[in-house]
Amino acid sequence: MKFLQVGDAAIHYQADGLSDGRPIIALVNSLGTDLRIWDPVVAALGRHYAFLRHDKRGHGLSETGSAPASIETHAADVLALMAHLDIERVILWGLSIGGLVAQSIAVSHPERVRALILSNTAHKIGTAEMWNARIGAIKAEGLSPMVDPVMERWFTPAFRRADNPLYAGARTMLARQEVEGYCRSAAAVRDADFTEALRGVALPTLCIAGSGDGSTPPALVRELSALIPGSHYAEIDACGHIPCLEQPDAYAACVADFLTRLPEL
Ligand SMILES: O=C(O)CC1=CCC(=O)O1
Repeated sequence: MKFLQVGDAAIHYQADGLSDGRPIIALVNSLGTDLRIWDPVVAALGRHYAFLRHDKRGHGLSETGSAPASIETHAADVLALMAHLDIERVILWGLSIGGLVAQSIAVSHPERVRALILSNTAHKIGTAEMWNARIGAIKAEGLSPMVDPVMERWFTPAFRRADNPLYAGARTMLARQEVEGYCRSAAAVRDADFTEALRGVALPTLCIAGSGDGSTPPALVRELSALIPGSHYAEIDACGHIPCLEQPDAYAACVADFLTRLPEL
């Protein structure tokens, strides 16, 4: 286990293959998940790329810290990990809130990004009313009542089978998520809006949607893609909000196809 102290939070991270000279992909997680969700993607792409992943503060084994954490706070955590590991530039691949974190870095530190992969995310996710209602309900009743509704957005019915142990594991991961860390990240999503800032992004960018994503549906990801000059759009079939668990092979192949076409990598 590896940790980096960033301010008053110890951030849990995992680095695979960094010393082998391969292009480095930094992965940034979604709300209520930890870095293990990327295991299938790292297994699929690990021969060609090195990986840096971490648990967002308030998730997994990372401490929550004492202060509220904005998208920019999470972005600073990624940059702190890169500095600590002496990594100049990464292929930045963010899922959902992780995609907002990736957008923040792409806008404020484009020189640190070789390419951008924005997965199951948007320039703005949901409304303030929706997030405030979710945060209020979780603070009052805990996460349990919202676990199954969230599962319906994360995964298609075919994946949500009672005999699917991976589904059971993903459900347990969310049910065990710490409330304060979840609510702070939910507030960060509520407060983020990259609609205008994205128009100036000049990085090679791939936007990915899941055909059955109930949180950031394909139409919204298409809107995101339309904001970023020259960006590509791809859709994963039979897939909800968390493709790295539901369709890891198709997801990894989609990203590999995009990356291998980039002359500068
Ligand atoms: O959990 C959800 O409802 C989906 C989601 C929105 C932002 C994020 O990271 O996950």
